[in-house]
Amino acid sequence: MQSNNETIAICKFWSVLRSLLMDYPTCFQRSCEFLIGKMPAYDNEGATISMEDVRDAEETIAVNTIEDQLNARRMRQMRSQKSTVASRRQQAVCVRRAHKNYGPKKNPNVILDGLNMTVPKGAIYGLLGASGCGKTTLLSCIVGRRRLNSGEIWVLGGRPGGPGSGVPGPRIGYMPQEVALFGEFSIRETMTYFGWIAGMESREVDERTDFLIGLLQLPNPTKQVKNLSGGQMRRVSLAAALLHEPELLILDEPTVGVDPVLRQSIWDHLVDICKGGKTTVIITTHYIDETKQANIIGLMRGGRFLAEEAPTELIRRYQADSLEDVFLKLAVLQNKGKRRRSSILANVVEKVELPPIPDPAIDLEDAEIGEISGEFGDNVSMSSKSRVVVPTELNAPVEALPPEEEPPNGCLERIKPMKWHHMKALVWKNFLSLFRNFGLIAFIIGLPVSQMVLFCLAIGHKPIGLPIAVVNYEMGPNNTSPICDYDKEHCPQNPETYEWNLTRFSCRYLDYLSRRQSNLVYYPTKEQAMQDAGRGKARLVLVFPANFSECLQVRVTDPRHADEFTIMNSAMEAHMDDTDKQVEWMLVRELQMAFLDATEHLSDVCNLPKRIMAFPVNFHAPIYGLEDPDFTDFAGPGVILTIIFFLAVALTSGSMLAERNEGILERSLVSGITGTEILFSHVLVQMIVMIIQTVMVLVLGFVVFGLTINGPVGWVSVLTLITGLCGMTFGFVVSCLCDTERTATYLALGSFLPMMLLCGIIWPVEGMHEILQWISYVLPLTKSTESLRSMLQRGWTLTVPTVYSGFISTALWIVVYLTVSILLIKFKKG
Ligand SMILES: Nc1ncnc2c1ncn2[C@@H]1O[C@H](COP(=O)(O)OP(=O)(O)OP(=O)(O)O)[C@@H](O)[C@H]1O
Repeated sequence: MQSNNETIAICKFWSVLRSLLMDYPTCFQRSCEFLIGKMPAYDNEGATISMEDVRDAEETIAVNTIEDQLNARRMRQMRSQKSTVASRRQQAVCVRRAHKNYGPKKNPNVILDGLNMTVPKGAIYGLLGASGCGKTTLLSCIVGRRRLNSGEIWVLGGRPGGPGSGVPGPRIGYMPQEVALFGEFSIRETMTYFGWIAGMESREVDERTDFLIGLLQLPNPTKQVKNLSGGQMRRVSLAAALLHEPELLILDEPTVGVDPVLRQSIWDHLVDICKGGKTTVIITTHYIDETKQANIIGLMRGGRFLAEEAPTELIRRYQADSLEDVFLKLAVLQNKGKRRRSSILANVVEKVELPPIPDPAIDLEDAEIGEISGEFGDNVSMSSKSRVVVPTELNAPVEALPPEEEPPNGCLERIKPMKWHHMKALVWKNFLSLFRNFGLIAFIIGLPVSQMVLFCLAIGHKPIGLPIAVVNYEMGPNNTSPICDYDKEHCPQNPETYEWNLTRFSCRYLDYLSRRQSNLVYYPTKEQAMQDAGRGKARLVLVFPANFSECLQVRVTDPRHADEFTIMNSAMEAHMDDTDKQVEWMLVRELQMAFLDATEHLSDVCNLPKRIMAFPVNFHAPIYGLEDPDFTDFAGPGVILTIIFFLAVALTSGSMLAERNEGILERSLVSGITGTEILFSHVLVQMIVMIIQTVMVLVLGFVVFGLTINGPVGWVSVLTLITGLCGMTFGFVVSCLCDTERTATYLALGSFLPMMLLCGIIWPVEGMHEILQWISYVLPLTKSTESLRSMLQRGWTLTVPTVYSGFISTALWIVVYLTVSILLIKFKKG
């Protein structure tokens, strides 16, 4: 180990060198760092004293006598302490060179800037700093919920997330800044949930709950959390962290909204549990004075610690009455001489009396380490050096180190098995939060029912009552009369001469057309009919020429004498409003079918074969489907699957996001629950919900509304269920990808519409653009819709490729979505 004198000598040398290299400060700094790296006697990362301190001390010696004193004082305070990996692992928490940024790389928001922190076992560590200085960020890095950009963290002897640290796990008790509780739960249920996660027996949970209710003056334990006041909720949150008596308690502002008497008793309890040295507490608070009971206080500013000392030492050194006083004085002195200072800060500085310390410059030598500006609204960057004073009064027993971390060898070793007590707590929690929420239940049951009813009543049926404008010049001046008589009984053919005398065939035709479309409106002239159709009053204008029947007869019976005039007048004119393709198709079909009906009747009365005048195509019974298929049967399978799929997406992403945004997910993850366990617990509970939904949708569709079902009911139900499961896993992905309900809604909607359009639900895939057909085939609902349609209408079973490919495609999507969500839960941290 090198002595302090040697250190100074070396630094003097570098000081001279630096004066030569004034223009190359970076080069100098690097050289010094190199030197520091060569000095194993000191913690060059700032745990005990940094070499920068030494360098600065040396420089000040050369400048004036005050600075000589400063250096002397510094040297007195130097205590060499080797900072090795072993010593870091001995601490409850040890942070070294922590860097954490938010925002883009080009313009990062630096939150932790080379921060060092040492929390000895058995200590109460008060983490103080202005709002927004990064306390919560630091804590969430310690509990493993955020990653540092660089630097290292040791917690209970291991790295967060690694073996030996107990983080995440029951060795840690974490109270996040948000309340992070389930509003629907009672206080006792909340405790039961967190107790079970920590592996406690229900009896133990009850005993501890009773104790904590007394300690934290909580109301009746049967009271629901959502009905508590803000302060009461925070105390329940604190109780949940204290419940399982963890080794390391991390409390983010536990005393907010707590009255001074109760605050004192919370602190007394913390002091009490730390006495044996088994428990360590890290606590953040805005009430500076309450941290006087802490063993160490870390004052954070600009991403580093200004001081990391025992509160008594701070008060003594700055000859202050209270810690608040210390920090105010520190703030004032540290801001003196700063180039960038806000006018508000300047005002405050001028009004505050400087402490009556013999030589502020000496006592506040560490004023150079930074500037306190946050209280005054500045956000000035600073460079700081930290000093760690390990309190001597702590009586934590020196424990054997936890085993060295060994990285898992194979992939299988990385997979953590699900724990029974975790699953018990999660499934119970999911059930309770679902069934306690009446609105949610109404939504879960009401929505699929109403969607199915609406679909079956509204979609796919033949439009009836469409207005058809008829102009029948064959009727002469009486053509506006709906009474258009024709001889229904007799054949218009002479039985002896076989000569035809076809009259008023238009009336025969209109009779059969009106049986299909009843809303025939008669007009005297074509112009009037067209005018009304132009105003949207008719979808079709039908005009019969004055000699329609006569010309038709010539055309059919004596085509050799049929001239252009005859041909023209043997056909009715049809003018259609083609804005609606479905309606146009349907009306064309109705016109043709009415003609067939009329000619069949004519054949009938003339004792001719019925189909003598029909199209020369014999339509036999369909191979599959109905003789007169409707769109409901075509769209039904796709609609059923879409309802089940997207309800599952909404339900899952909604509940997961609510859990995450309320901080409950983070808290559960810190207590050791894995992403896989969370996902599977949701799957279990929501499977039950989905079974209910599937049964309701299928019963409504097939039993109540009589949709066609020719296939195996069992496989139909299984496919519907696994499609719901697929939706659920997609919901997991949505909730992992999105930070807010709003973005989740956008993502869900953004995926709903393309799926509806491309999955062959409303239009056959074969009718799409070639590229879209390829896209369509890989979407999760295309193959399953085809499969369900084939089972329902064709009655195919699982042996047919079209059917089983639907099952395979859905299963693959489930695996993809699950994997993506597990990876996102694991790796998507701040
Ligand atoms: N996810 C995030 N993305 C971007 N910036 C963030 C994020 N979380 C925190 N910040 C920013 O980081 C800074 C530190 O936030 P943090 O919550 O750690 O402060 P804090 O010291 O705990 O404040 P308070 O005492 O008010 O709780 C703040 O400026 C905040 O805006």
